[in-house]
Amino acid sequence: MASVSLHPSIDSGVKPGSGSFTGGTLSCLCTTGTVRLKIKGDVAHNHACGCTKCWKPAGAMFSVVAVVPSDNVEIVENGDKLAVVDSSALIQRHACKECGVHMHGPVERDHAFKGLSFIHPERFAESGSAAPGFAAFVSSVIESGVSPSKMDSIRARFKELGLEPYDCLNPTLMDVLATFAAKKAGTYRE
Ligand SMILES: N[C@@H](CCC(=O)N[C@@H](CS)C(=O)NCC(=O)O)C(=O)O
Ligand SMILES: [Zn+2]
Ligand SMILES: [Zn+2]
Repeated sequence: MASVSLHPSIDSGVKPGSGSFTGGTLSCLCTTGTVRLKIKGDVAHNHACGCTKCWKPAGAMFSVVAVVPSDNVEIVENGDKLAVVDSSALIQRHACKECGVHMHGPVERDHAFKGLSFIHPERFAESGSAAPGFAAFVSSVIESGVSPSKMDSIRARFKELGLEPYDCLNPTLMDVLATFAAKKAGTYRE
């Protein structure tokens, strides 16, 4: 059986990060008036995301998305081409109006992820940023038109690639969210 295609950057195996990535330049797909962002430092929590909101390259079933501190993001070229996709969303995804690539998605609300910005490492000109480590919102691909009958093979392929599939976020991030909620509710204990 031909294996399912998930995302071009992982379909032939997950390439480990160098461990010493110091940052780089993200660019959109436009050949003229390219939007460029400088990112300081490496990415964190890199993962595949199956949700309908994250940007995916043409033909991909999943997005590959990671976070960086919003303070480490600098728009260096053609920032005027960026527009927020959905201003009511937690993640303020700034997309290139021409090619559609989401260039950065800061979280500015009172939330566990406040101060972080979601970016797509595949748009780095440089190699070596931290590799994806899990798959999130896997069941959500059904909302994009993937047949539920394909879910077993999709989850099996992620496992084969060493990326544990989850239908929400991974335990680390779910614990971060629950810790934030517990602190708000006053139920948090060390
Ligand atoms: N099933 C929904 C899930 C959407 C969702 O919750 N996405 C996650 C992962 S990116 C999230 O944190 N979204 C916050 C946001 O979009 O602002 C879909 O596919 O649209
Ligand atoms: Zn563009
Ligand atoms: Zn997503």
